[in-house]
Amino acid sequence: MSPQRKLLLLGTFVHSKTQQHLEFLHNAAVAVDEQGKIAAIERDVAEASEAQARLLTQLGWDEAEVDVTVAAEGQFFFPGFVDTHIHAPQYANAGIFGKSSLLDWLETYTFPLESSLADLSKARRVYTRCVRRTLSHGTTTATYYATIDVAATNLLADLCLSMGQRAFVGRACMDNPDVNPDYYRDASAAETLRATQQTIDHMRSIDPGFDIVSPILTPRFAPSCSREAMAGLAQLHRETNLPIQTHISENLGEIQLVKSMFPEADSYAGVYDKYGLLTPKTVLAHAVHISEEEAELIAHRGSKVSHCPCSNTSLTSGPARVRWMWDRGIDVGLGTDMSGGYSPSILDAARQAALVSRHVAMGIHVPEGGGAAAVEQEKERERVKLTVEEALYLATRGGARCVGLEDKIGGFEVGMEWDAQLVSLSQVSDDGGMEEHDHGHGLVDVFGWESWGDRLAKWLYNGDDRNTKRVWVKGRLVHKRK
Ligand SMILES: O=c1[nH]c(=O)c2nc[nH]c2[nH]1
Ligand SMILES: [Zn+2]
Repeated sequence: MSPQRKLLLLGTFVHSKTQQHLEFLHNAAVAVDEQGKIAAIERDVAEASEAQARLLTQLGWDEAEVDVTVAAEGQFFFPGFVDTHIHAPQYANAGIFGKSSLLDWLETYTFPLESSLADLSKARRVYTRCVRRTLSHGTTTATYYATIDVAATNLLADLCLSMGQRAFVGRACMDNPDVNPDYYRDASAAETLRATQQTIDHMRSIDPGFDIVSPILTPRFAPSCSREAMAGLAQLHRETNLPIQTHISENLGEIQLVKSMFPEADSYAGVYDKYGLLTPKTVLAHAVHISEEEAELIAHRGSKVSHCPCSNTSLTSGPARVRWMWDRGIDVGLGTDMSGGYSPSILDAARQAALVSRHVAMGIHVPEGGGAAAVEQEKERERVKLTVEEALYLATRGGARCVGLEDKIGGFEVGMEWDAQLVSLSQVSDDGGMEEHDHGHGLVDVFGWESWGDRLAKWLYNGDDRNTKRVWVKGRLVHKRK
């Protein structure tokens, strides 16, 4: 990789200060060093040129060694998105799910596609487009499931590294002959562990510090794994401290299956806990139907939840309760769960998280006839709805916490890495007319009188990849929209 140049970014910066608050830095400047780290931030200067001069002097940098990017009127820098749960091989099936739900969807659509990606030329096509597409939507970090195939999993890691997307890449582990099809499963628990080790060794060889690409231990979900495989992966976690990802409590049929397969455990979360997989470095996708006791256990173990609203609707799994999980102390991030979810966009996932929270609200019964109980329930309906600020927090800092990168990414602070996107919203002309070039600027029309908070709301609800003009990971420009 060619050595990186220093960067200077000038203009408006927006990021989550807390779960409830976005911070707007106007007339600001951010300096990024050759390692992709934020070296200094200057805010509230009168002019971009003044900010530039001040920062260069402060850091002792020469103008000639710095690339300058200016966010023009109507543009702003925003942290890159974190997708905490996405299946790269399933990209080829995005949108194809018919009326299926989880277990028949796996059998009908998913296992056949995934197994076919043992063909490396096919895997290269699908993975290349998946990484390119998600980068173009501002996803700077993706937590990927690959397939059981070692060579294809390693290829996905190679592609993430070469295209510059920060990624956790997990070889899907599935050795249970009673649940997985004969044509697509590991021969034994020993094979599961051996193949997983091969992918870890490969990723260590291409990125020794796991700076951009890291392995993640990936028992597909409890039904797909033997007890030996789960316990073995947990042992590997204890030896390596590598992160873990799996699915939990997505669908009622799946929960019944887990109950019948693992009578030794009290619950679905209890299965993972029994076999050592509930750790502070575990990301659990879905958690739609978890019980009070399971939530308490997950919070106690410090495991995280990837909320996948698009998938939960598409596969009719159910509405997961983000506020309820937050109330119980569980960290939550967002996952596209493509192709359970049809969209590769985390902005879309954030929007759908906001909408699903309103469905959760509508499911709260308000007794007729008023009274104190009705007032309380009305308040609860309001409270569970996610705000714009909260949805965008989930997409950035929430996701970063979920994958253990909260000190590196998700916001703009000195010492953090420059994983960011330049967002541009369409400025409506004085006569309101729509010219040919306006079509390329997306759906978000800004008239000029909106507050910055309202602009962010417009972006959340109507934005798409046309608004994402540039994307950086660790200071490297990894996507530029023409
Ligand atoms: O949404 C999901 N996608 C999958 O690929 C999968 N495998 C097990 N459980 C799953 N859930
Ligand atoms: Zn999934």
